[in-house]
Amino acid sequence: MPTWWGRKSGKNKDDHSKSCNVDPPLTPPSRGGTPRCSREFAGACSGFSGFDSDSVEKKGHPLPRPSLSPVSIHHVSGSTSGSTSVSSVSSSGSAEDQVLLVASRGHCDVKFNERASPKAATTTRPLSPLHNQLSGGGSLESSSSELHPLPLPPTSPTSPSAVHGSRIGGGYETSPVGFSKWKKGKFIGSGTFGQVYQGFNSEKGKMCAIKEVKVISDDQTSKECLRQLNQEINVLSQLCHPNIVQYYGSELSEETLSVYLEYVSGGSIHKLLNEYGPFTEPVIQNYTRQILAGLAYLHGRNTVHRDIKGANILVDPNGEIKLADFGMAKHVTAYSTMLSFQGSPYWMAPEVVMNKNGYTLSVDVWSLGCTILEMATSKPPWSQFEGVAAIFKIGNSKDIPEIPDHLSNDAKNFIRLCLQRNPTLRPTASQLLEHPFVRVRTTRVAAITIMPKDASPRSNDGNGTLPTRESYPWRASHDNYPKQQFSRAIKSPSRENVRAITSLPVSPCSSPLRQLGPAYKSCFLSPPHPSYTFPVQDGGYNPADFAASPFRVKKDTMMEPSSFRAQTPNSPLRSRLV
Ligand SMILES: Nc1ncnc2c1ncn2[C@@H]1O[C@H](COP(=O)(O)OP(=O)(O)OP(=O)(O)O)[C@@H](O)[C@H]1O
Repeated sequence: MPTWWGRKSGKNKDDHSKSCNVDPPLTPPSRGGTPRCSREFAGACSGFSGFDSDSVEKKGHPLPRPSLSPVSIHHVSGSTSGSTSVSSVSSSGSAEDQVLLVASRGHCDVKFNERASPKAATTTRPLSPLHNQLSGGGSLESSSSELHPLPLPPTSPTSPSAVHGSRIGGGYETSPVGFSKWKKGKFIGSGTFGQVYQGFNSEKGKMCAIKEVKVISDDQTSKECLRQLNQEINVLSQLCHPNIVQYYGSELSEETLSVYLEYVSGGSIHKLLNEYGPFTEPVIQNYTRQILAGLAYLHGRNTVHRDIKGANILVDPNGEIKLADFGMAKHVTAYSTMLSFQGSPYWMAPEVVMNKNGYTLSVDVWSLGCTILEMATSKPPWSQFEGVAAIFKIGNSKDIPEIPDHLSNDAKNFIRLCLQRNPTLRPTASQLLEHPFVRVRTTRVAAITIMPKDASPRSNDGNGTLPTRESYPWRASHDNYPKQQFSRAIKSPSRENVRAITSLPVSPCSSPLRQLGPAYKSCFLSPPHPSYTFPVQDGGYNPADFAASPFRVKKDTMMEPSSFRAQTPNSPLRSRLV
């Protein structure tokens, strides 16, 4: 058994530097409780904890409830991200039974029904969607009446967690001091369920991202927009991790529901891929490690993201990854699985597409595999297939997406582990953190960029080619360094490591090179790079060991492919079905 396989990666769970003040992990309801049917699966529920109304935190932030019709709600909308999101839900059985396309994308307008209408609200209220007035009797999500006022901006210039200081019991203090301090700035982009703007606090000089949904229309799309944003609030308000976008608070005004989030200025992985093309393997490793850290934390709280893809993963200027867009996220209990058909098709796990036996946290691991392929190729997996064909391929074939040849064996192995069709065979996020592809051992000095004249670095390019002097153009200037400085390089001489160093955004002054010679001493020291690590791989991973994994004892529970009936809208894949 490979060493990483059975080991629990405690170090990543809750292993984060932010000072977080969030509620304890969510606990599943007691077994004795009546299993609730999802609103969407009222007819097909068995031991299945409902989608939103109860499985997500009870202390949630209910929205004003528009009247709900008992029919299926399917929302189709496009996305600026060039990706597709699909969710289909049904109130009367399998999502395969009904597909009703009722909406168009983007602009989400929701009008309260009579009962919930905030008539008295003539001015913007510093209140959350939890406000009694709006949730009473018509709450979409729960009957909680916890206030959730507009947050104060962070007080520290560097840590959004400072805003937690204003939290009280998982909510926020009701003092109006911080209200309306955030000023809405320029438009950042549109998602399926709302618009995102920059926010600025002129008193503190801090920025945030403001996600907005209009609350003035009365169609199912708008209700779904509100539901998704509320879902995002419910989940995000419970989380605090450096690799998850930080929630600051939310506010309901007469016209809009606004969610205040940590601002991540680099944009999404999807955007970076569009602008700069595919990432090199060291960057993929670095990003994957951070995505895994976020997922391990999330899954440790029994919460599944359900829409992991490049467009939903943000990158800050230092290369730090932030999982975002928790509109589809859901708390899963130990006794339930999900049946709704949600996610973005190309990144969607087969069991989600099949939508029959339910699925759990491992759908995110599949989507991570797809996201790695996306990072390596700039395209989503299965992109050679159009819409329905792609979904059919995911659900009905035995294939996995094509894995590019240029990736290292570790990378290929990692991707194959994620993309196992049988979800029970997929490693967990925590387990994957121990995989050689992403495992990090921080070495002192990590002189891995310096090759001694006579060192013969192992090639990691798959064809045994040894790097030449030309591979390391900077080497000549280091030829005179003392031998002992190079000795460590022999231990970790992979070519990838070299690329890792050279491709990461590290200033010459914070580079390990500066410790090695006077040539670098003329620089002022820059602060250490927050996400700068020195990946050193064992290279000793034996895929054969994996065959002994305890995860293999479980029988594949996937249904016969023939039982799959493709049910997709006549819409391009840049859409989301609800
Ligand atoms: N916290 C944030 N900081 C900076 N930009 C953000 C933040 N959250 C979202 N964005 C950007 O705002 C735009 C809209 O994001 P949103 O999450 O609403 O939709 P999306 O992920 O692009 O699409 P979809 O909702 O279909 O998945 C995207 O360009 C996204 O990168």
